[in-house]
Amino acid sequence: MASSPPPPPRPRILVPKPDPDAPPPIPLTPDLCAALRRKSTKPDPGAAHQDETTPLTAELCAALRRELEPSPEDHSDFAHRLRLDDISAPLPPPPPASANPARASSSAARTRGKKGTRGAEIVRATLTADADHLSLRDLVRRARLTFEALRGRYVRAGHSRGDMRALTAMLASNLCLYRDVRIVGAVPGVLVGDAFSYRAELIVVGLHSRTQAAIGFVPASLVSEGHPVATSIVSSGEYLDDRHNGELLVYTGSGGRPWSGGEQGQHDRGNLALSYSCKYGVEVRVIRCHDCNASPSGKLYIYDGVYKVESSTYGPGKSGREVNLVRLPGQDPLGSNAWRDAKKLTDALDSNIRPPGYLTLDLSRGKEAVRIPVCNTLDQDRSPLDDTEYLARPELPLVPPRLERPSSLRTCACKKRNGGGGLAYNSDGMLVRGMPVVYECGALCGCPASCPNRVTQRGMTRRLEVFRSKETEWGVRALELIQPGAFICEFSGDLVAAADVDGASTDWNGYADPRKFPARWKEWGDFSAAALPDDDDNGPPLFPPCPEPAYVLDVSKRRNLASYICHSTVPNSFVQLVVRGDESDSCPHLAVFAMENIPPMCELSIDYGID
Ligand SMILES: C[S@@+](CC[C@H](N)C(=O)[O-])C[C@H]1O[C@@H](n2cnc3c(N)ncnc32)[C@H](O)[C@@H]1O
Repeated sequence: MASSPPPPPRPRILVPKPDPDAPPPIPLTPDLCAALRRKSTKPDPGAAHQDETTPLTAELCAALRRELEPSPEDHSDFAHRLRLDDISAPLPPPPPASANPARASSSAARTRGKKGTRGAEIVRATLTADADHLSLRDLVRRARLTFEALRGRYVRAGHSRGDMRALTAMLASNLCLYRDVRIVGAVPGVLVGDAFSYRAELIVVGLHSRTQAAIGFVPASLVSEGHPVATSIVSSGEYLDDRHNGELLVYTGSGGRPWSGGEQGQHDRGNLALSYSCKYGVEVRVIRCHDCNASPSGKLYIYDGVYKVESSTYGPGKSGREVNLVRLPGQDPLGSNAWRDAKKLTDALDSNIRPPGYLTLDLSRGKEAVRIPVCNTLDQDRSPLDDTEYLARPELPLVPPRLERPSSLRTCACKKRNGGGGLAYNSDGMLVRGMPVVYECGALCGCPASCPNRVTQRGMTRRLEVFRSKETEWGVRALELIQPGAFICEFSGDLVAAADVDGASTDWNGYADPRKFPARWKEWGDFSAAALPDDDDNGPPLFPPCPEPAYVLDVSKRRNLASYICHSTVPNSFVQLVVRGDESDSCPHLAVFAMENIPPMCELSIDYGID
């Protein structure tokens, strides 16, 4: 039998250590994060500063290919994807310029590797400018929007694992972020507290690298010392040590495939990598997984920031291993704790207990189906209670009943009016894709009140509160998870003829003006950035023209919750025009929908199109 050739020499790549001469990174303080969610700044494509570069040599490619061998822990779709990739092939020519900004962004191109494979460069990203944070936040946001659009598309086509299909499509289309680098520490554009419904989404944004294994790591072949180092952990809630309020994570190790024989858990590559992260002082991103009925996957993955591996020992326990991780200081408060705090708060509110700082338990005084508490722990201002009257819904004009469409008619034209693409909402009541106008069924359609095409008519169902904010006076935040595509609320106020109000003004001016909201609806449900080989409906959807809105809402005297939502250029919600079956096309409702997972205690934001 021929003897096997000697192994190729191990490539030498250094684990990046902090550079003592580098400018100090801007810590992601609560204030900066709040600003990130709100501020208006032009995106700057020159983004993360990266440390060390290593050429992709033939030896390195061979080593990488060995490392990329699928693990039995990986989902079969993903493993298949990895098998298909040839990392030693020359880089493809840059994609043609596209109308989709997610494709056109040079910053986006720089953060993606070739065909979803992992690159060799190990990077500790240090951002020095707010503009960098904002442009990368927007990049992450767009990647998540594409993922969600693809996932919805595959689920509607009957695939049980739409999330894995979406990931595969994004890897194939080179749309996953940070594939050409191995990021140690915080991932640019991802904020502490960000919540994800699918592990596949963690890979899309570069937080984690494995679909099922709990520990993400840089393989030994890329580390100068010849040892793997862990960079991320997905920890299930049971590992959360309540005594330390989440600042300490006691992790008992992954029970995955043994690396070189031996006891389960002892030599698993991930566990080994954690030991070396401890030895070399490499920080680890922690994502905690919680059970969550409101999430479509039944799980919610919350990014809790970066932790230092304090110790990694064998001892009694499930896998015989105990790893102690301590959260690094100077980060935003733990997202997982906000989740728990919100639960305590809603329990108190449900028991009619008014916690300190709460001005009322219900701003709407029973006019909405859910109560809206108002919280001010900053000063004595009570203006939401004293200055305006709560008007739950706007009084929009109805069209006179038409003889040709009697109310007994069992079919209606609304489905066709929504671009011919079927109902606007899925069976869970989530908006499938944004449109110039969503046509809902109404009183003239003849369908029952339970018709799935009447989502906004049922009013608010999500738990929210109005709160006093340091930067923007009053704002609105979630008290429970709001899923992407969920209807949140609609604007209300007194109708004023649009012709009487200056539509060119870039101020809010106390009007909710349908002419001013930018067409953010275009971003929702749009997966055109991905080139889908199996797609036969990838052309741009055809929507009927919509008439210019004939009114604006004056919210200075009468208003509802929507008027307290603040402005951002990286918003988590958007305004969708909605016309119901018995209403005039020129008087649409201004409905607010979530465009990403909005976790409890997270502020809602809309792009108002204002300065
Ligand atoms: C629709 S209202 C939002 C509710 C308002 N914050 C309040 O206290 O009633 C719009 C006004 O809020 C303030 N605002 C909204 N977003 C803001 C932001 N990102 N930064 C600073 N102020 C903001 C501005 O004064 C703006 O005219």
